[in-house]
Amino acid sequence: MLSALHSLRYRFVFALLGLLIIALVTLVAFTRFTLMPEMLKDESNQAHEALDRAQRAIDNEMLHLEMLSQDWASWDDSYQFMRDGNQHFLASNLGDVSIFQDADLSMIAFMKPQGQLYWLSGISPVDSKPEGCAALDTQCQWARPFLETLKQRIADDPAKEGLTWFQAYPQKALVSVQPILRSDGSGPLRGWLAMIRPMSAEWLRKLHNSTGLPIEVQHATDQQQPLKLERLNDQTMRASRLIPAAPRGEQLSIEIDLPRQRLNSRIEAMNLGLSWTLSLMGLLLLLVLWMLERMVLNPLRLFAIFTRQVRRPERTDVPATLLKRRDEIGILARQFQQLLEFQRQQKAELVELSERDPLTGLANRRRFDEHLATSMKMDKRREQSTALVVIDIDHYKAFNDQYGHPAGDACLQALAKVMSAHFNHPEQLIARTGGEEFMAVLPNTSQQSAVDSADRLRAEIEALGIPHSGKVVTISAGVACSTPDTPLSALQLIESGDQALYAAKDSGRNQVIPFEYLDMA
Ligand SMILES: Nc1nc2c(ncn2[C@@H]2O[C@H](COP(=O)(O)OP(=O)(O)OP(=O)(O)O)[C@@H](O)[C@H]2O)c(=O)[nH]1
Repeated sequence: MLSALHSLRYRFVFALLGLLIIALVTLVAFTRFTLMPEMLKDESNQAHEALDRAQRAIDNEMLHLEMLSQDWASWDDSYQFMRDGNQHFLASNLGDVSIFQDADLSMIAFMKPQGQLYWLSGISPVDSKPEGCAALDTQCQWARPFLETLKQRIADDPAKEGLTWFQAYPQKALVSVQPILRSDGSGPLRGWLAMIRPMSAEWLRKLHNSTGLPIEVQHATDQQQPLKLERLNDQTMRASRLIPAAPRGEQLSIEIDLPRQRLNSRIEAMNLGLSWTLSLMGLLLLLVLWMLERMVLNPLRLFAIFTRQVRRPERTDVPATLLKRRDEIGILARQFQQLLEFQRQQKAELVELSERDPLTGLANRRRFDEHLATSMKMDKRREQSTALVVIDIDHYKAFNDQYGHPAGDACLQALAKVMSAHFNHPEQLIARTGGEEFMAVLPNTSQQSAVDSADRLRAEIEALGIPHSGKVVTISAGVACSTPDTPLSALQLIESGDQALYAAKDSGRNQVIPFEYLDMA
């Protein structure tokens, strides 16, 4: 388990997972601490813009009311009405309910310079019918609170230039009071004209139509902040702004419920982006792991299996799929293959060295023993004879003594060359087994054939004519044979060959004697 965790696959998985987690945390942190505050800020800007638009629409209403009331107050007919109470003025200008409906007014009041009522026309909140009164009798009692407020405001207007304001009590309304003068602005001040435009549902509906905003006007509470944004739920937010109103100290709150659609769609887009990013990163992780598995781990595994199997480098090659690759693994595989080949070559050279006689280039005793054993086994299997020829140079010590050791070496080399050429069948082997002793293994050969062959060799060497003490260098040879009828061990075969050689020496040298003959003798 522990070694599996150390494998490249798991290390890569952990590294990539680590990267994925870091990327995820970074993304979430970026979203949480950078994107989200930006989007909330944008949402609050959106709310402020809506409030500004609503405020501008209400200010326009104020301006319109002020201009309308100024028009009426500077109208000569109004001036005359205040001077002589012309009933015709009332009948033609204030007798119809449409004057109130068209201008969104609930009341038009004419007041004396000190604020006392002169005439009042309006729509009764009790039965929504137009009323007209010169005094606050029972019919126009509903207007009393308004008139008291108006009286107070007139007293508060020292410049006598007219005022327009928001009214919180007794009703939420826009109010404008203007001095009644001649149309050229000349006096004396005849009185005051007041117009009241209630902030009714109908008026708010008109505002909604013109601005596209669902504006509400409420009485403000004592603790309410001048500017407030409440996120009511995921779908709606409420923006509110306070405006000062009469009576003194009162405040009205302009409120707009706005959809949070923009933020929601941004959050949706952001979540979609996040999930896409995560999915892509996950896919990327799988792709990288797949590529790693295919491009690195599988070849490495193949390599590892191969290196475990390299018991006999002379016979095994690096898999061709690895050798063909052009990447680093291919380079490694080719270098490994080169190393194998170098090792094979070195081993071959070592084997050569360990099996060859360095002076003559013939096989040595070790190689001879191996070959003899293999040949005897093979001949036994195919029920054939294995012959052995044991060869020794005659009076070689004397040759050395007379011509010197280097000449002795040269003599050995010359004889070896002849022997090598003589025993040239692929199954035959001639080896230097001692100082000036040689042995030839002749598989699938009868004793007589071996004797004949050895004798031909003897003649070839004699024919070389290497001078030696007035004569030439000669050899003696003993021949032994292991046959299917009289099988011998390798040792017995060699001993038999040796005995035959001694016999050849004893019999005067430069001759070949078979062991069989010795037996018979
Ligand atoms: N030059 C040379 N001489 C060698 C080498 N190996 C063995 N000898 C010599 O071979 C000689 C062998 O002599 P002996 O075993 O006495 O035999 P011989 O003189 O050939 O006498 P016979 O075999 O009875 O004819 C010794 O003098 C060794 O020094 C070699 O590699 N080079």
